[in-house]
Amino acid sequence: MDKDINIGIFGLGTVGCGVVKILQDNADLIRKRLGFGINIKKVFSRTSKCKNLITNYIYAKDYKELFDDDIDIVLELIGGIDVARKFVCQAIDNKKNIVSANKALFANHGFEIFSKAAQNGVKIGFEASVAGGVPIIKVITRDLMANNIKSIKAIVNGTCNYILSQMFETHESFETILNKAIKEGYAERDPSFDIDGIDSAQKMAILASISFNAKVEEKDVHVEGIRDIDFIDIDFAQKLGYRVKLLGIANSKDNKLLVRVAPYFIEQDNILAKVDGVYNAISVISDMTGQTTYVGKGAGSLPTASSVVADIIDIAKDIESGTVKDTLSMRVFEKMEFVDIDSLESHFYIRFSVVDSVGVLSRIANVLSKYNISIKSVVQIGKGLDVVPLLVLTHKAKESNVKKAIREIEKNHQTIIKNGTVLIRVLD
Ligand SMILES: NC(=O)C1=CN([C@@H]2O[C@H](COP(=O)(O)OP(=O)(O)OC[C@H]3O[C@@H](n4cnc5c(N)ncnc54)[C@H](OP(=O)(O)O)[C@@H]3O)[C@@H](O)[C@H]2O)C=CC1
Ligand SMILES: N[C@@H](CC=O)C(=O)O
Repeated sequence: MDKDINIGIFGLGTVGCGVVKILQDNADLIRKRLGFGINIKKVFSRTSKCKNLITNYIYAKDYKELFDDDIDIVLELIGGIDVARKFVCQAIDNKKNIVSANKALFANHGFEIFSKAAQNGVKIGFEASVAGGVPIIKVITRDLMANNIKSIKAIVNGTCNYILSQMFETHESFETILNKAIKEGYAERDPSFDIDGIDSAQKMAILASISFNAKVEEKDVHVEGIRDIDFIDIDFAQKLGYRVKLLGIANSKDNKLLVRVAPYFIEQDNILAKVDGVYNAISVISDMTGQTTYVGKGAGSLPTASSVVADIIDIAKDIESGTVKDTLSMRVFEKMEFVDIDSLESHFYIRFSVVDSVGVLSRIANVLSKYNISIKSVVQIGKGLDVVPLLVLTHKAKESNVKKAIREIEKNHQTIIKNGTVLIRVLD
């Protein structure tokens, strides 16, 4: 029988406690399958949601105790960047293998961490950093390795998908549903990371990097969130045969990359439109397989912890076989050019808030037409009120022209336009 593998855990919150539960509830199954066990040796966390769940552990006084000689793998499950980065770098210097669920860390300092890991001969597991319980990192870095990946279209934020699905199904308010997502443990510590698209952008930077062997960081991703989306938009989309989803898009064409996160109208029969609640879905289009789509719970304690434990097991197997080698760290990530998004074309949905008076539509249509934007359909809702939503779906138009037209309408037609204008693209 091989010797057991010892782990140290930094951070016992939603994910950390999920890891403890899996390692304890399924200890026999894991031992049977591996031929050895995974022991939680030490934990360190400011607060804990499960301190009394753990048996036979030592509660450390300082995270540095997790670098003790008898610990083989350390888990960074605190989130955030500064302390997590310091901890991970120190752990690598102490020759510890790392498992982390921290997309903010990898989307901003991943390349530093991978090269440090390569220098020190340790392995980094980060499966849980993208799409919770969906093993998409392994699919891209291992199972699709023989493919040239062309593009990725993905729902990678469970909180936003939960909010948009619930708004569609129950018509409860945005805030009520967000609070439920926080209670379920889906949301980030600062939920604006979810609803403003930042969490999705971090995940898309990671996916784009490993899919295109490219240096993509959070700052390279164009981001729009779902904060301004209203029932009106969701209802209008449904009437036209669409669902509204926060999508991450990454593609590579002529050696240029596009990586963006934004809400999209998606045709109802598209597989991504049918993925609801906390579920995530990642459609990968590659040259040999064509489209493959991976669906599963993208947030929450146990699904996320399942990915963390899978990484622990991968590294444990390497340790037992005496060949720990982080193949990802060995890869060369190239600096690539990014597409100018203003040059892109799509159909657009625009919600103007206008004063309900005669001639409003023709004034808006005139400005749109000046920028070569033609209207495919238009609806004005709530006639008779002071300010009403005017919903416009355009034919294909250039992104830069649509933005210029909206700016001109907002600036020069203040007597008819009120509040902010909402812009959503239609997925091709
Ligand atoms: N929740 C989810 O569904 C998913 C989360 N993730 C990622 O997993 C990571 C952990 O998330 P989650 O478990 O939800 O977060 P939680 O906030 O629930 O847990 C973090 C734990 O770490 C502790 N902690 C944070 N900073 C320190 C510190 N400096 N010193 C000591 N203890 C500290 C916290 O204590 P205190 O409360 O006192 O700050 C808390 O107990 C994040 O990177 C997140 O993005 C990834 C996929 C899904
Ligand atoms: N807040 C994130 C958690 C998982 O990464 C989400 O909602 O997807």
